[in-house]
Amino acid sequence: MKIVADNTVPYLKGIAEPIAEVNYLTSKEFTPENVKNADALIVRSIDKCTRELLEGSRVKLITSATIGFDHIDTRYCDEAGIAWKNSPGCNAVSVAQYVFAGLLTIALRKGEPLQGKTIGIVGVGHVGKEVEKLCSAYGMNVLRNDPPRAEAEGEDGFVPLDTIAEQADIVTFHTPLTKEGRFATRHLAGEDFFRKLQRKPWFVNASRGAVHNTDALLHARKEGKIGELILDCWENEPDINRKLLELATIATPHIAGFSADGKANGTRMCLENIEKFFQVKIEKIGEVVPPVPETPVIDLDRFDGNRIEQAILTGFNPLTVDRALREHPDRFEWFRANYHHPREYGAYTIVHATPEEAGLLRRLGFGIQQ
Ligand SMILES: NC(=O)c1ccc[n+]([C@@H]2O[C@H](COP(=O)([O-])OP(=O)(O)OC[C@H]3O[C@@H](n4cnc5c(N)ncnc54)[C@H](O)[C@@H]3O)[C@@H](O)[C@H]2O)c1
Ligand SMILES: O=C(O)[C@H](O)[C@H](O)COP(=O)(O)O
Repeated sequence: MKIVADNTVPYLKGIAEPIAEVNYLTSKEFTPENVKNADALIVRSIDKCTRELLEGSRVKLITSATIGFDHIDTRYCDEAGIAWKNSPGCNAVSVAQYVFAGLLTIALRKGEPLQGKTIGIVGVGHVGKEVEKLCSAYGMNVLRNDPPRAEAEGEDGFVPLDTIAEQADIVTFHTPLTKEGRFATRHLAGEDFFRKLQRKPWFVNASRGAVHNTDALLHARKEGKIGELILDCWENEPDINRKLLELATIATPHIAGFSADGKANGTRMCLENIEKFFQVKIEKIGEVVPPVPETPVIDLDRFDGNRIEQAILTGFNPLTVDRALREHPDRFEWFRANYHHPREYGAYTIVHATPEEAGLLRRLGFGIQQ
């Protein structure tokens, strides 16, 4: 079997080699010539799987180490009989921890506790549910908007987007990017949405850039319709809007899902898809694990104040990435390819926590030493 894999998919090299010839390519090297003899492709969101790339090839399976699959022309693949798979939920916890870290960073800077604030979550799937878990555990109120789910499961527990626009102190988007259909999300955060905002909410987009309309977002920010702005996803990546970068409170180069745990999950899911599709056994899958953190123990006694928040920001602090992107916005993709993947909360053990601190940190996902 021949596999063509993006050479920046972590923890992959050497794992599938016992059962396949694996050719590792940069995103630019994903050309019709280079993929035509492959049975399977292992891709990331930057590898556009279009008709132009695939037509005339013998590719039978495309498996993406990502949650999103808007980089795959699924309609063409379905027509051409090419199976395609994404990696549902692989980095959902990572994105939720990114959002939470961003909110905490701003809250600490402003001296405005998050407890008691209302967050509106637009899109309550794998990621949105994890955001809800963290925010509820921390004492925030949650409003959930998800019309496709509301239609399938009943309205209970869901609110219209207008209610979020009116009542939320923070709005965070976690929908897929869809351009067609009744629930299309392209430019969902557009002029109409921003006009309806009542409480100067903080605005977060860590879903896909085109879920917001850049001009409308710029306008809303300049007009003071939104209080703070956290952006991980941008229209037209990697060539991002420099004015928006300037106006963002926290700006990162699409790395919300880049925990080591999320990356390992994505790689493992791709290999499992290959096993299932081609009916083969990849013995080394168990070796796809994230590395142990450099300092897996977090001692709360080393912090002077805000002990819980400092513990949370130990593994990942968005300001480091934010600073780097502002200095070199032209290196958006370079930062992504050379990123130091942080571990998620579950990889850390907290020591010297009071019973109350231990309870909260455990609910957020940390290990606790009694
Ligand atoms: N920034 C990152 O690094 C990163 C990482 C992972 C995922 N993502 C993106 O985050 C998004 C969410 O991922 P997920 O795993 O939660 O997806 P998911 O499919 O599990 O959930 C998406 C939810 O959005 C809902 N939805 C669809 N259309 C909607 C609409 N018009 N209004 C409100 N809700 C709507 C769906 O019903 C679903 O429940 C995707 O766009 C994904 O590509 C980004
Ligand atoms: O959809 C996803 O899973 C995320 O957006 C993911 O983090 C994209 O990462 P990439 O494919 O660029 O590695």
